[in-house]
Amino acid sequence: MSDEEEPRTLRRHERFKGDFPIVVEGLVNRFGSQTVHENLDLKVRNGEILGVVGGSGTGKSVLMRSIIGLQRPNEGNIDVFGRSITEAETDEDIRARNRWGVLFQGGALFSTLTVGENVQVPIKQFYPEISEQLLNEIARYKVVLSGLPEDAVDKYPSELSGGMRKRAGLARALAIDPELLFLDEPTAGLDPIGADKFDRLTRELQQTLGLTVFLITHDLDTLYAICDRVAVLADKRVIAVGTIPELLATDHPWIQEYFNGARGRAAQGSMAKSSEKSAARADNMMDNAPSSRA
Ligand SMILES: Nc1ncnc2c1ncn2[C@@H]1O[C@H](COP(=O)(O)OP(=O)(O)OP(=O)(O)O)[C@@H](O)[C@H]1O
Repeated sequence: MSDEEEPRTLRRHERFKGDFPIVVEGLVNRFGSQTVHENLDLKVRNGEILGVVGGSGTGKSVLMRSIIGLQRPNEGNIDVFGRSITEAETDEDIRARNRWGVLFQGGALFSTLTVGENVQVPIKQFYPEISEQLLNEIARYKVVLSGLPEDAVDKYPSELSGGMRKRAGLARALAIDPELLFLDEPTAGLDPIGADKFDRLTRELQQTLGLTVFLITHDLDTLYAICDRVAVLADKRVIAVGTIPELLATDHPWIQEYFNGARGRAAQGSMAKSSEKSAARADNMMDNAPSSRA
């Protein structure tokens, strides 16, 4: 089929050039008598890390599952890379045409496969013709890219720590060079140092690989450290999207409680301290830098 016949279809290796790789409009999700989403709208900007927050059970994971086609909504439309997911034909079609990576809560690795084999699963699905040798090389590269030692390739998930399993899940999410990365509570269960390292890795990968990241989290430090904007889910919809200062300027009680409660203030404080330290380090470097006029 030629491009003229179907202009909105991205070719398999073409990068998305629009402003919003994800557009959700009028989303409704119900389970029996429970309405989780009612007229939910959200636009994710190209190249941003969007933090998604909300109380437990507000439907963050259901929203992510709807965007990646694992949950058929009752109403509304979701465009990914400019094409409707909700009107898509089959799950197979959705998977075949979209380059995204997903890190589910808990990693969701296949326990009977090694880390390398786990990473190979989406590569084989997306590129069925790929040679065994290239498959092994790509898997090894993704494992190292995710900050794991190379020998982790041959280990089983049960042989890894919780933090390493997250990285293995990330390696699998990066397997097919996605443009969109979905992370569902990536730092949950990690110690503060591990969480901090994972945040930095996420930021580094997003910047170097040009990713758009949809990041569900309860971790205030993550929001302050790496998110460009934050979307807040409450009352069955997205009640606000913006930078943290923009959100703080709203008077919604949940937002005020969340960011200005004891934990929110502690996260703000530690962020301010680390910015001061970075500024001091930068000043120091400038003081010690050889003068270009010498
Ligand atoms: N397959 C399903 N069948 C029935 N109810 C479901 C299903 N999936 C989710 N729900 C319900 O939808 C609501 C939203 O769930 P979801 O997992 O999206 O919440 P969440 O915001 O991600 O919560 P948490 O922060 O605790 O992970 C919950 O009440 C949940 O019980």
